[in-house]
Amino acid sequence: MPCFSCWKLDTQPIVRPMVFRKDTRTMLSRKELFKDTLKKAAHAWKRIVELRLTGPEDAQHKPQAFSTIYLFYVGGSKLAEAGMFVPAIKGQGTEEQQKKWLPMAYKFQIIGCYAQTELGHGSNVQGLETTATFDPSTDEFVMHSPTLTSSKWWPGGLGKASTHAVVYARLITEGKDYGIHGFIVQLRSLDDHSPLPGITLGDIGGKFGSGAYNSMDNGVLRFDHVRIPRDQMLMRLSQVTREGKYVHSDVPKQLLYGTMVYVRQTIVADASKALSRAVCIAVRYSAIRKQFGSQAGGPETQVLNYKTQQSRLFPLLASAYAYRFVGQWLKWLYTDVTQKLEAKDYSTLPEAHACTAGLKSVTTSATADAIEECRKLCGGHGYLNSSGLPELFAVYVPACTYEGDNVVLLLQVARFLMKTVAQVATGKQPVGTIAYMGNIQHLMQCKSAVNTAEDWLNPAAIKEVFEARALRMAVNCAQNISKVPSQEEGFSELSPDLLEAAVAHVQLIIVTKFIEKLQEDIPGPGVKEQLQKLCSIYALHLLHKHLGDFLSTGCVTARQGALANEQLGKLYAQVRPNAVALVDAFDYTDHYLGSVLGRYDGDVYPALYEEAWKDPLNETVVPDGYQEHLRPLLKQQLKLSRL
Ligand SMILES: Cc1cc2nc3c(=O)[nH]c(=O)nc-3n(C[C@H](O)[C@H](O)[C@H](O)COP(=O)(O)OP(=O)(O)OC[C@H]3O[C@@H](n4cnc5c(N)ncnc54)[C@H](O)[C@@H]3O)c2cc1C
Repeated sequence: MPCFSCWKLDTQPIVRPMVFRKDTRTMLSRKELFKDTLKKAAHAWKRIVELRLTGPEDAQHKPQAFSTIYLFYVGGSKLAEAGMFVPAIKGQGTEEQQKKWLPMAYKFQIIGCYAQTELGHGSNVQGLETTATFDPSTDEFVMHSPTLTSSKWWPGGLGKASTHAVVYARLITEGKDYGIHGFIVQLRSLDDHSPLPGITLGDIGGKFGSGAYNSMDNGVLRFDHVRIPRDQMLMRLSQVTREGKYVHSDVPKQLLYGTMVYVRQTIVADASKALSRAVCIAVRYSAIRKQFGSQAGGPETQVLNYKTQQSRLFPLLASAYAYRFVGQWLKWLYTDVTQKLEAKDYSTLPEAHACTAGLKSVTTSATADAIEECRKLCGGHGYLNSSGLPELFAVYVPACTYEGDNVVLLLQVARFLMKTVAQVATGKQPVGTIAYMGNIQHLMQCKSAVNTAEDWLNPAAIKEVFEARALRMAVNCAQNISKVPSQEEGFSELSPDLLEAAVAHVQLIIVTKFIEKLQEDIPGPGVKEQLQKLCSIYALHLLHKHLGDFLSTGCVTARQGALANEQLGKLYAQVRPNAVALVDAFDYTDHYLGSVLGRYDGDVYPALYEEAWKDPLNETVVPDGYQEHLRPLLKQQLKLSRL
């Protein structure tokens, strides 16, 4: 039974404990915020144990209930990057290592972080400098940070909370450098949490925004010849023997792809959550906010009725749904990849890698931009912390950088596309999300048959132009690279164009998965119809935004581009009556949204007014500093120095 003395009624009929309150988070100092996050996480875990929700574990993480409760109640607050510590051990640890370490991590007996990035190197993992040198005389690795730039820098949870880390370091044995490998290293005492001898640890300092990622102790770590047992090297893919011999195991290194697909799938799903949250706030508030248009003293116009507001907001609403469906499909892809790995079929892995890298990049970049757009769509009030949007933006935006910088990832996609174009030229049939490239004869010369604005509602017409645009951009790049004597030089010279080709390919994947989703049964009267409109909006707004690509590759004429825009306008008008219902369908509680503007009951102004008084600046009527600074100024008692 819950302890009712500490539970309080929400504006909606649910009970939640006061410990999970988050309305003051942006006003807390860094120290208070961090402590508050520890409190929330510990309480969430306590309740999970009390309510016996500890199973089943999902594929890679803590028990599923923890992820869910954490997301809904702890929300933007973060505690440690357990999300990567566990998958790293699952993916790279032997069965024995998994048996030893994972139960402790699942039960929070240890807290782990993922320590890869260094002060001097992030994207270029091969450039990492931390060393792990094997000492056969003691059967240990010696972990060392030889330079300032080799300091581990950024790992989430490292600064203050973690007791352990998976540390990536150059493995050196028998005098030879075998490159980057993972090691489980205990960082702090399990008795008093102090750093172990030879280990320097700290937080790297405040980050962008109030609240947000500042609840996370991203940290710095240095080793001074720290010894760890040999069996703490993650040894699934390669081992160091007792004598110090480096040996590859017979486990193929492609197994790592499974973990990577899993992690990226969660990032895409998170993009949909963050975007739908921002859109929910902006749509609800736009239905409440009124400006101008009053006739004869009547009510002003809801800003949601302005065509400009719709043309900025509804594509974001459509994107939130699009990312949800592509995220669901990625879940399926993960299962498919796992089954193929078990059957030792590695043929589709490069495609799965490119596809997940591209989707991570495109969905996170678009979501970060969209949250900021939602802030602007809420006018001045959107800039207040109480709107929930500044913190959402600040906490979300690093998703464009962590787990692979978005540009670096798109360049990997582009490399894969160039390889595929070359293979298609030799007659090889591509599979999965690049299967369309096999239709090269048709796609290189087809012209859209669209003749009226309504023709753009046909999914086949949409798919054809998106496929033709993506393929032609990739082929153009490949042709231009081939004109440069060195392929590498050509790739580097053309990298801005390659990025655009990669984006076109990824947008095609999202559009296709949305269209495919709508070929399934969708329960609920009229729901499918609404989703079809959103699917058309998603595709046509991309066509409108990237019209230059479609025109320059010759798959769409200027007239057809104008027809697409005309159809978009009609779709916006059709979506308008259901816009609020379409965001209510996300089913977010007020507590989860954390926004006075996005309140379910629409009672925005009293909430805004009340929220302002909670600011610490309003604790006194006359501000601190009045006597020392403001009064002398007002009384003209300042000692002016002679000019
Ligand atoms: C909030 C947050 C949490 C993090 N958590 C962790 C964690 O838990 N563990 C961990 O190990 N790390 C973590 N990181 C670090 C993160 O993984 C790295 O910041 C990320 O990999 C990018 O690397 P970088 O910082 O070296 O960027 P850089 O690679 O230095 O990027 C700088 C610029 O150079 C560009 N660039 C780089 N390479 C190329 C190229 N080949 N071609 C063209 N352009 C290029 C990039 O696009 C970018 O614009 C975190 C970072 C943040 C912000």
